[in-house]
Amino acid sequence: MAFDSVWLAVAVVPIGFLLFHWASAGYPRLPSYIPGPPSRSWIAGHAVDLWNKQEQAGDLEFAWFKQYGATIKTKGTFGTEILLTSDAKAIHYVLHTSAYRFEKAPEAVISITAVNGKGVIAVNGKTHQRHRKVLSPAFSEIQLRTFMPVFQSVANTLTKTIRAAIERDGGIVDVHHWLGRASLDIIGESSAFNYKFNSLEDENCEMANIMSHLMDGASAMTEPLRVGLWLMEKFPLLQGLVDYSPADLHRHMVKFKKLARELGKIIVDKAKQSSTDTSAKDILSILVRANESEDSSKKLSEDEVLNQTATLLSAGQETTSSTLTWVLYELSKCPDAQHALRKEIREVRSRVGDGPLTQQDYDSMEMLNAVIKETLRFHPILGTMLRVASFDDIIPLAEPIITPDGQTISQIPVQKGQLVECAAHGYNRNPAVWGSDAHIWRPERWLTKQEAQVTVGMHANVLSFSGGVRGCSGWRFAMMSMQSITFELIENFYFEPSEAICRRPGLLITPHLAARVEEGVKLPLRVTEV
Ligand code: HEM
Repeated sequence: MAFDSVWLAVAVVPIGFLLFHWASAGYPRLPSYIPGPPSRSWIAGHAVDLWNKQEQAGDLEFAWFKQYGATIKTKGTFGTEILLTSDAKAIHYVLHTSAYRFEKAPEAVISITAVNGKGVIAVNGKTHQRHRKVLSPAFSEIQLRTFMPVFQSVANTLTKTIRAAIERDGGIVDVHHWLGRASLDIIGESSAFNYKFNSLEDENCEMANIMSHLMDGASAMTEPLRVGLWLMEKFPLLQGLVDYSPADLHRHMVKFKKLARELGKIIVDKAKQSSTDTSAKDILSILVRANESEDSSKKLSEDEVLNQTATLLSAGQETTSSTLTWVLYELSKCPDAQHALRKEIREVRSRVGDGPLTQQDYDSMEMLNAVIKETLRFHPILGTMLRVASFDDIIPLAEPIITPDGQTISQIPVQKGQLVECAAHGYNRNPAVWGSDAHIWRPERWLTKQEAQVTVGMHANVLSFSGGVRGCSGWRFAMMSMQSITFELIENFYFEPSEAICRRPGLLITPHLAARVEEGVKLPLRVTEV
């Protein structure tokens, strides 16, 4: 046995060493004057610390930005260097000005593909342009307004469901559970599928049950996992192995992808047989037409169509439900804001009566929109956007780096292949952008006009919907559904905290019980009728 181990070491160690040197030979290096925290692991860099060693997602980055400045150097796998920035000008340059010159990094693409296959969110360059061009009409304001009755009817069903849950569960309600189902029903019925999941009423809805566990285990980062991801980047053929991984996270992802594609196939085939309206701009009609198109710039293969259905479900469901969950959480901790919002809701009700509100009614509500924007700022669901430079480039800075010998550095040269990470948390709480109270959830800040010097995000200039050509296509959709659900819930219920909650880092940043994170994503609140 010992003899075998020696031979194994003799064979594997040098091969591994050669392999590593071959693969890492072209790693670009950042200028040495860029400051950054030391890393405890050469193998995994800062990844394990960022995922596993913070109680609240973002805390470690906030401390680094405070100590070293808005743009810093962190470590990736096997000593790679990452430019991590919360600087408005740098983020604007990477996401907006340079756009396709900074592609989505392979590591991000691998994780996204594992959940959705290669839909719009997982592809780069010209393929991304084609996918985005096909889908864009479905997200126009005019098109989305036609879904308002769906948002309102789901919000109504949610109210009934929560009323029943209060009775059943003695007033403590896991609001994330129900908001997850409401978000799924909204996406299914309005945009992606023209399909009724009815998950608020059907406890056994298979898709809702799979999606409620999709992010379980998405917070675990280990050195072997980092090395696995690194190997998949270098040897793309290995990426198929994710589908056979025994890890809980991957099993949930594979199950979700399979179900979303099966469902996609059924409804797309049905739509193909019945569709006659060639100008319809709902997503399903758009996908069917793209599949049948003869024009290669507008064509999506059948595989691409099915990947979009999985993409839209996963991109829209947990993001919306977790953001809404944080809205209720923050309001539960801040009774004054909750009262102010309810007062505004009552004023609107007395003006418009019992009938449905229009989009203008929602848009005119200062406190409602302030609460949602402030929650988006405070709780981005995706903590960072990882990009890789396709060319040598120069990134400008709003907050210069001062070197130890006193030089002021206002732009950073980067080489082709350089990893650049735009920090949503960091930017959304950057005191240079938001003021000295950036770390306080204070919706009133939105009641006075926010003067952004540099445009960064898709909406309200926060980075939570990302920005530029890869920014969230569904931001308007998300805003409209969050407006109608928040309105309905605050009109009917009073929310108070019930247990300590933490913002768990991971693939997505989601609420967990501070004392029992192993129970997965959840947020129990004490809920009473008003
Ligand atoms: C509060 C809710 C939401 C948040 C916080 C959010 C956030 C984001 C972020 C950060 C990205 C960029 C991801 C990246 O760079 O890897 C993104 C992309 C995307 N989102 Fe959203 N999203 C939300 C809701 C939605 C909804 C409801 C839909 C559709 C129904 C949607 C569809 C998309 C799509 C298609 C992309 C890919 C865009 C592209 O790569 O061109 N999102 N979202």
